[in-house]
Amino acid sequence: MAPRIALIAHDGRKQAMVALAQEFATLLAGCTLCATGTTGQRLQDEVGLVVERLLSGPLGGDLQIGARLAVGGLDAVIFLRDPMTAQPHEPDINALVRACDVHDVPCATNVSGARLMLRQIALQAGIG
Ligand SMILES: O=C(CO)COP(=O)(O)O
Repeated sequence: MAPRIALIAHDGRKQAMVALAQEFATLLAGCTLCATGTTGQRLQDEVGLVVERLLSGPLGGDLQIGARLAVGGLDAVIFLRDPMTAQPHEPDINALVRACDVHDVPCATNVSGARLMLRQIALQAGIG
């Protein structure tokens, strides 16, 4: 089965997410991807990836991803949070990160961690 990865970025980190996805485009094209709404739109438009777009984060997208991983539907989460900006849906963000910890799903919250995770996924999956 292709690795199932969720991609999420706050507005201040979306450019970094696009750059990361471009760097790992070959690997990501071989994965099953989902994303919060606006992040997914940018990944489709600017990187050309096929992404299942869920709701935007403030409208419940983080909770959808948390629910999915809680039932074993995801192998990894990349969540580029903006540490400098308060978010209206902070409880949802905390719930998603907590769900990753509860279910022991790897979650990278910055670019360096995401690179390490994606390199390992590429090795294990033999792609990228
Ligand atoms: O707010 C987000 C994550 O908490 C991201 O949502 P969008 O990708 O829709 O901007």
